Amino acid sequence: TDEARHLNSTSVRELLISSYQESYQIVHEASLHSRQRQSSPSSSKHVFTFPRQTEPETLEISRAAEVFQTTLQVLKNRAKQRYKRDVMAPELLSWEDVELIAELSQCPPVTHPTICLQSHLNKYRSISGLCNNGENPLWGTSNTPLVRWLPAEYEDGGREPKGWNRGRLHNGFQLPPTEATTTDAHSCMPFFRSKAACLVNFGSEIQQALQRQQMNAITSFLDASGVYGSTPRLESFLRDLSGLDGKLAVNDKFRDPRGRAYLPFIATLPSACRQSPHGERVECFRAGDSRVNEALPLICLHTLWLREHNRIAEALKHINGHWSPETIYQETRRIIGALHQIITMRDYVPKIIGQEAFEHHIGPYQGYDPSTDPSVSNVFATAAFRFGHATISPILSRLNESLQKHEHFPHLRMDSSLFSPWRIVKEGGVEPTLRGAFGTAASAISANTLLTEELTERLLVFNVSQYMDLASLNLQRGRDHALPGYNDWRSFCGLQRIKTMDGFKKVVRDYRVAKKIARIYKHPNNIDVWLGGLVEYVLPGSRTGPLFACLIGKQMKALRDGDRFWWEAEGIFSQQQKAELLKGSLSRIICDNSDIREVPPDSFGFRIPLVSCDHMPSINLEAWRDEKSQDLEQCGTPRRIKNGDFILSNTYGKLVALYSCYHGFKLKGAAAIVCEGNQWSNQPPQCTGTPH
Ligand code: HEM
Ligand SMILES: [Ca+2]
Repeated sequence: TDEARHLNSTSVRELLISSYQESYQIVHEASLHSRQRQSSPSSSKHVFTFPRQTEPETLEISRAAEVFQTTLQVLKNRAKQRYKRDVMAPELLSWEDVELIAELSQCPPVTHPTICLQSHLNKYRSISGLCNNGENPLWGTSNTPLVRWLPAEYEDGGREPKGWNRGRLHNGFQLPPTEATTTDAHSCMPFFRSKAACLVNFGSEIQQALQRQQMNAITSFLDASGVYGSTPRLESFLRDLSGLDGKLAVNDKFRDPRGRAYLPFIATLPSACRQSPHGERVECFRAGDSRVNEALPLICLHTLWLREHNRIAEALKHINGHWSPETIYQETRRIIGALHQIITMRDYVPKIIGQEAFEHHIGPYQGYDPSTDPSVSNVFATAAFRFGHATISPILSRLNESLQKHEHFPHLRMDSSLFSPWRIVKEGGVEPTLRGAFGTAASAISANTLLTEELTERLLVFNVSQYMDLASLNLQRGRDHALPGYNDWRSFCGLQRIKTMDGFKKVVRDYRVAKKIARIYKHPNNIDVWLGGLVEYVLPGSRTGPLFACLIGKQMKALRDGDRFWWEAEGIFSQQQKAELLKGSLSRIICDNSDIREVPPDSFGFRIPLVSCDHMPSINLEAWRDEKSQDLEQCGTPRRIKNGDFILSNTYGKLVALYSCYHGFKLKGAAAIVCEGNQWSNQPPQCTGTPH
């Protein structure tokens, strides 16, 4: 260690810069290769790419992070050559060096809290989540790392997945392979590592700051980012900026038989989605979340939310004729966000983790807590919330108005329903699938077959032209992300560690499963956390065992308490508006935006008699009638501007119009004008430039 410490700083800098140059070259070539691979046609018969479109922001940051990580690796290799022994990066580098590598790699600079003083970030949520927390502007924002609740356990301390070195023993045993061994050695499954994230936390230990982290491309908050997107760029694609009514853009080629809207298409060549065997082309749908086309029920939900936004926007425009399109859009977005939160927290989460665990881990709301980091944790995304994969039924049922098998559109094997937006457009709209979803139970997690074979034998993902196994992907993903083992997470949750494999049998639903796992893993500490959590006894009235209930509960509490714009937080809605919002439900949204006239009173309950939509409570938007109209009578509606818009806000008792430009345009002039003495203080600003 001494030579390394005594290295004078200039030679470290030289080493560092030349390592950076080499790593830049490596990453550049690797990305060229992967682009070539993606554009060359595959010979297989299942040729369609997984339409998880990655946003340019995400790509830029992950590329920077890749250069950062590779620089550390090159540096380590060179130091090893020089000193003839393993030198760990933290031994060589100071914080200044780390900052220099981050800067050279083009990781985004540190975000300073002063940017949050801009007032337009305070009336409504920003689209990326930026400045939700004024002290920690990046908490919960898109394109930042999944946070760690326990430190990562990479095989080399920094980047190698667990199990990477076959000879390496963990608690005395090799980790078992994540893929079922087959006799056919070519048939091994391809696996792509998750995109890396740039470090943001200069407050942590240097060792931790240098570790590979994984990126969350979407906002952590329950903010309806699935409807509006998580970046300004995507948001501007999704909005209908040509209309003057604050709506979202809809499909301009197809509508359902009653004239209801579909999501807009996203045209990619070759099409990333399946095509109907006959008839016109149907492209993939575009929504705020790139996974929209994956399964038919998911497309239906996205479609319902699109229609609900436009329905509410229309009603608000009617009630507040003086509102600008921007105000209509933002107020509607706020209502849709609140409905997401209510439906998730009131109707869904208690059924997933059980009422008791809900009270224990989440409890009643006690106001916004700025010290809570709302970011999604790595273990939540990579293990706990993937419990859902065990609730997927192999058959997608489609039902008619009497909730019987549909005459024209039969049930589908899951395999033939993935990435098939044409089945919505050409096969009866959203109704048959929605009825199938609430008229059929989610698969019970069965002890011996955790996941349906449709997911383990016939899954199509990314642009891989062979069937994949979702269970293997989940296990390998956990190792890719270096999640600690099952026992460490049990300790984290205050549950007893499993000492013996006999002890394991006590927490597992089925002793045969416990025996199998024991045989394969040989040591309880080694059990991958997704698997361990999935096989635990399910708590009464829930769909998860104690470990996942804890991890999901903690995450949900953080998402609620750490969200400045949480619907119940002070100053977000009036008492009257809150009372109205509580009348909202997924069933009501189905009533208002589809042909379905009978719904379960609770969409997440099963085997309950349906009720007529006439009996489902609905939100009265009169509670949003705006008193500011009086002020407006004095000054008149502020002037609209080209390529931008304004929102009205009441600041210190004055009516203010806050202008902003659409993505890609620059604001020229004062962003805010104030209504004073019967007139507006200034001329509105202009939006200049041309967007790329
Ligand atoms: C037809 C149904 C579904 C299919 C085909 C599916 C498929 C997938 C695939 C291919 C991945 C990426 C796996 C990887 O490479 O790591 C994934 C990730 C994930 N899935 Fe599913 N899934 C389905 C339903 C669900 C449900 C119902 C839930 C939860 C209730 C869920 C939760 C998750 C989560 C949390 C992730 C990780 C997301 C991330 O961090 O990027 N999935 N799923
Ligand atoms: Ca979100």
